[in-house]
Amino acid sequence: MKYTDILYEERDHVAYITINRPEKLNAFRPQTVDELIEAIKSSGWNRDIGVIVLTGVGNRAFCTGGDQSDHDGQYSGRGSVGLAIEELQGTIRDVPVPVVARVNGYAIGGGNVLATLCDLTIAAESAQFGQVGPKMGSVDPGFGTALLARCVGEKKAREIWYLCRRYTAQEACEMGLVNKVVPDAELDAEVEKWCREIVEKSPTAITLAKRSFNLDTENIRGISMLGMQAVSLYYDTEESREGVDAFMNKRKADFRSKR
Ligand SMILES: CC(C)(COP(=O)(O)OP(=O)(O)OC[C@H]1O[C@@H](n2cnc3c(N)ncnc32)[C@H](O)[C@@H]1OP(=O)(O)O)[C@@H](O)C(=O)NCCC(=O)NCCSC(=O)c1cc(O)c2ccccc2c1O
Repeated sequence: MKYTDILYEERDHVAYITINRPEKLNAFRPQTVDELIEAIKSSGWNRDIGVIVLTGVGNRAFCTGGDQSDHDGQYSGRGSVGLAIEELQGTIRDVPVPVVARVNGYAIGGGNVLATLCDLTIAAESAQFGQVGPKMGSVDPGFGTALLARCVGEKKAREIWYLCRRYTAQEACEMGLVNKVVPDAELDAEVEKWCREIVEKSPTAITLAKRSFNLDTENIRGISMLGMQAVSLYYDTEESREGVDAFMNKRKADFRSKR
């Protein structure tokens, strides 16, 4: 597959996958999601690769979730909401190698869900984390909610979703969403250091460890499949469309009048 929305590079047994949509703060559209799935699958099953690094181009954003300018209700691709997001989330979990989120700038909405799903997260000091769904007419009821609760605890996860606040990298680290925060200029060196340490270890032992962690939260995949189907119905409502329209027109949403 020739990539348009992502960049792909292999170095020292590490695959670097970079979302390359800076004009949209690295938000994803159906094409982006399909390319991410292909790149993660093909590198993850390549026996020469021991770690995948997922990141976003530039220093403004890791990923800001679904591209709000690319849908009117449903998106136009595969999957329950026209984005193969269930498949992308499953692919991050299913590949036999760890996926490391290198978070630069915003990890917002579906971008924060991707970072949550990654095995490890290393963030630049200036990175910001948060969910925005209920402010934008969306929600990721599956890994986005239940796996987040596993990472940060129930109360904090509910706060993150209900209030849609933004959290600094340091706050995200303290709540268990991030493994390590480093000064922005040291992000690449730190990510490379962690990858080198993983690549030196027994690949089979790492895969078995990853699979065992996954198994313990595998029921969330079922919640996600059901949840996405419900979101698909929600996306066709006036209430959901109000969130997208308000964001695109830079105004405050009035959800209550659209229920
Ligand atoms: C990310 C922000 C907090 C940044 O704010 P800031 O003020 O720094 O920058 P701007 O707002 O001016 O943004 C600059 C520029 O980028 C455009 N942009 C930013 N984010 C997006 C986006 N997600 N989609 C499209 N475009 C985006 C913005 O319009 C500006 O363009 P200009 O032309 O005006 O310069 C802030 O931007 C922000 O809050 N962004 C919105 C984030 C958002 O709504 N994300 C989607 C949430 S829903 C989601 O991700 C999601 C995805 C799924 O696939 C799901 C699947 C199934 C179920 C649920 C899903 C789900 O919830």
